[in-house]
Amino acid sequence: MTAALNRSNAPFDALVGASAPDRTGIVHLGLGNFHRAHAAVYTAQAMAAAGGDWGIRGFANSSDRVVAPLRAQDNLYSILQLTESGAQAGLIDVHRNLGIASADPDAVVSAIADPAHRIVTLTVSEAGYTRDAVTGRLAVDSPALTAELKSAETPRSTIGMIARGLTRRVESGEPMTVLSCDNLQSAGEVTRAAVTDYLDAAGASQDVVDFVQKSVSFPNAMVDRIVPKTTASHTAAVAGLLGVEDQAPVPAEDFTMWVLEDDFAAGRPAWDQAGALFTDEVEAYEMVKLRLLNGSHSLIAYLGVLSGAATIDASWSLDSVRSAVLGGIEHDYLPTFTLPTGFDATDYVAQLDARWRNPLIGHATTQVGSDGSLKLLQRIPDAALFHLRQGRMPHHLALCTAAWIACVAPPLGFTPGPLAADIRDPAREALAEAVSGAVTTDDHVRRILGGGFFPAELAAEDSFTQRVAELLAVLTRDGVPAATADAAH
Ligand SMILES: NC(=O)c1ccc[n+]([C@@H]2O[C@H](COP(=O)([O-])OP(=O)(O)OC[C@H]3O[C@@H](n4cnc5c(N)ncnc54)[C@H](O)[C@@H]3O)[C@@H](O)[C@H]2O)c1
Ligand SMILES: O=P(O)(O)OC[C@@H](O)[C@@H](O)[C@H](O)[C@H](O)CO
Repeated sequence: MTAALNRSNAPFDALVGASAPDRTGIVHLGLGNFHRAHAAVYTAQAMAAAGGDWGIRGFANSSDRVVAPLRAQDNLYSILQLTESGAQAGLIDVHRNLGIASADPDAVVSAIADPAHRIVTLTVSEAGYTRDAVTGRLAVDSPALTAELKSAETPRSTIGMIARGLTRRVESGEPMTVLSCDNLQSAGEVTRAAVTDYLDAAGASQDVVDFVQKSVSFPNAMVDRIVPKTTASHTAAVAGLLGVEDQAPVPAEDFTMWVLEDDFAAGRPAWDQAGALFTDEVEAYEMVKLRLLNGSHSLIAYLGVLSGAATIDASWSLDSVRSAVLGGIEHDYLPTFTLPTGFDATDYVAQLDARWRNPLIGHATTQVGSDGSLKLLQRIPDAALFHLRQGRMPHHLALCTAAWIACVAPPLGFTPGPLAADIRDPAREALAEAVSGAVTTDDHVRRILGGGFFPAELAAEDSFTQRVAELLAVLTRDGVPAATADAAH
């Protein structure tokens, strides 16, 4: 039987980068798979290149799914890189003193206040920013926030914990950086606005507001690496490659990219020496990534679910899906923004093709399709409005919206198939309530687009609502190939 991974039997010859010292310099919130395959790897490599006290004090949000095995494994885990030519495994050793935020929120607040920590990184998903879908600002009136804002209790929300941690940090006055590593447009600005809204709603003192404004930086960043959920086959592959049983390995593609603004109030690891790109053109890179990759990913996911394709590579292999996605990239996404200097979009799309084709990744369409009510806000409205305001219809953005509706809020009489039931979406109940009693597809779509699930500016574009309704009717009556053919015209 293979021995359980721990520090005494760990295969340190497979170490990626360097082990962290016990002193931690980074607090990380959201200890899911992505952070462990992305920022953690860059940090290990940066420490190998240039040293530094950049151990990571990590907090999972609410589950012990990652924390329990990592504690048992002396904070070690492996990364399983999946390429078409085979798999390689490496060992990561940068996390220290892990915790679970919901079980001990005060520990998070104290860690952020601790002057030894200079950066807070976040991968808490779009849901973790507790934003209002219509305004994009902090949803201060939402049930998740009202209770904690009214009381002086330790907060439960991510933004609340950051705001309270920074409030306590005023005592030392030490500067800090809050770095969002989530798939959000202008992620740094979004995080700053959410923290500022929270402080405002909590009645923070002017000293605190001034401290956050002057001494805390919120750089924008674009993050990219396809990191699916861990399965038993990943655990078995690691056992075969490293000779130890890792209960929390992270599978990932070999492609990785991180583009950041170099605005770190209290220093940073030498992430540049680990391959991260520091530039003033982050916004353009975010556009490329969030629209061409993530926007297309949503379309591949929903059309895949409706076609019975369980994984991204299976969906991408369908001609109808492929043509819709490539049409969307060419007609609906590429014209909406300026590419970064010297960026070759054709090469990028060819790379996307290879990444989505990779059969070893097994990225579930239901995972990519989850939380669409939050993710689509990053991927559809701005690009759609760009076209609509110039009198053009973004047919593939309408198709993506229709496919999402067909999966998570299907019209009466349509059953989207077994995979759709596994798509998690926090708005499912509210969507069902909104469409209850709708008699026509047009009415159904109108109740969603005009029901506060999308920004008011998009809801005001009647032609878009009509086009979504038409495509939803074709999708539910004639299927995916007919709808993608319709969207192509
Ligand atoms: N997996 C990828 O391929 C990938 C690639 C680029 C960026 N990202 C970004 O990283 C995020 C996390 O991806 P992952 O693969 O680690 O997913 P995951 O499911 O493994 O982890 C999600 C993390 O978000 C936390 N979370 C979810 N809802 C929250 C809430 N309301 N408040 C606070 N925390 C909450 C979870 O507890 C968990 O730690 C994504 O949502 C995305 O923004 C992921
Ligand atoms: O991570 P999400 O949930 O925002 O979106 C799902 C995927 O599109 C996403 O995880 C991509 O795999 C990733 O953004 C690639 O870098």
